[in-house]
Amino acid sequence: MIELQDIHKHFGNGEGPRIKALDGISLGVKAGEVFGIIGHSGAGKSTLLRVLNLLERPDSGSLRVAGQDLLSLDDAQLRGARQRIGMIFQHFNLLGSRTVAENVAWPLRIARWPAAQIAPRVAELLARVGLAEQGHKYPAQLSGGQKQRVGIARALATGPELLLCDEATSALDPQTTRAILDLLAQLNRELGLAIVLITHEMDVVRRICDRVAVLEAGRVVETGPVAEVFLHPQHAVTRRFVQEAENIDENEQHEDYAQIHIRPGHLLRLTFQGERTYEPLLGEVARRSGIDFGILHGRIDRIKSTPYGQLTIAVTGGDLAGAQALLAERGVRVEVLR
Ligand SMILES: Nc1ncnc2c1ncn2[C@@H]1O[C@H](COP(=O)(O)OP(=O)(O)OP(=O)(O)O)[C@@H](O)[C@H]1O
Repeated sequence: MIELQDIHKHFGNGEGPRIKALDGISLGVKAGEVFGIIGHSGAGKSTLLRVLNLLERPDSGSLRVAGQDLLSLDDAQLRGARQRIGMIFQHFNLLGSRTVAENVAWPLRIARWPAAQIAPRVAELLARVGLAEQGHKYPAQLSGGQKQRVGIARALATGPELLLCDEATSALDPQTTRAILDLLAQLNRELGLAIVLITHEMDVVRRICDRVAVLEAGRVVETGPVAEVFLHPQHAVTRRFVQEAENIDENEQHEDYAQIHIRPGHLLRLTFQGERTYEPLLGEVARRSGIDFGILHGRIDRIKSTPYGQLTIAVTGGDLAGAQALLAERGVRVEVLR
């Protein structure tokens, strides 16, 4: 769906400082997948997203979207290509002087749809985003979540294959954020719509993305399937995002663990994934290997629809190597923390 090769983009015209916003980005997004780009403020997320529909033209690199080399298109061809790429925004960008229905109809008018087809298409789109009864209202009469639903209906109007989401839930409260993410996940499933979203929250990535790229200073520092990146982050930036999402203070945790008297190699983190998360494995392993354990930290949650669990345990007595082997045999990932 998307292939980016070595994309560079800088800002500044020689007078002020030269800012390297994108410093050699390569990544691929498959058809029908939800791809997250996470990074701190200034990492280059918005610039990268805007490159994907050429709202921002890169200095160099190659860019293929839906089989087309976007950089080689003329203006008319680019307008056509953009109809296959929808976009939604943090602050919705609705026209305040137009009704909800007129906002959704807007891209259809620009694409010169026959007038008779516009009203039924708008009705279908509003029903799809749960706003069937709201077409006559003005944006100011809607909640933030409803405004984003209008933004989504408008973005889908011309039947795009790709939806770009620019911090689409950052202005919303947690409950509304969840509802909008659920709607995006549903559109991804039902329409096979590929979604690229940028965010500074790992929780957004965890809820709906299949794969993620972590951006720092214009570079991709880590990328992979969300479960892999989330459960086993390699880069310091990624680890910080995960700790924020999990509400973990690493320093505090180190201090707590430092007070526990435990033999080297006996502080373990276990990661369970899938249905195995709910199995009473630990009790069985303890019985068979004769170990005792104390639980220092634990959580069970989901990555997209897959359950996972992570437990930090301190082990005493018994056959530690045997216990580790039994856990590994059952597909539990074991890391020795200390
Ligand atoms: N039009 C512009 N002119 C000059 N500098 C820009 C422009 N747009 C972005 N930048 C700079 O490029 C870098 C990357 O910005 P970008 O907005 O892509 O980051 P971001 O990760 O989206 O950050 P945020 O989450 O704060 O929006 C920053 O240093 C920013 O100041």
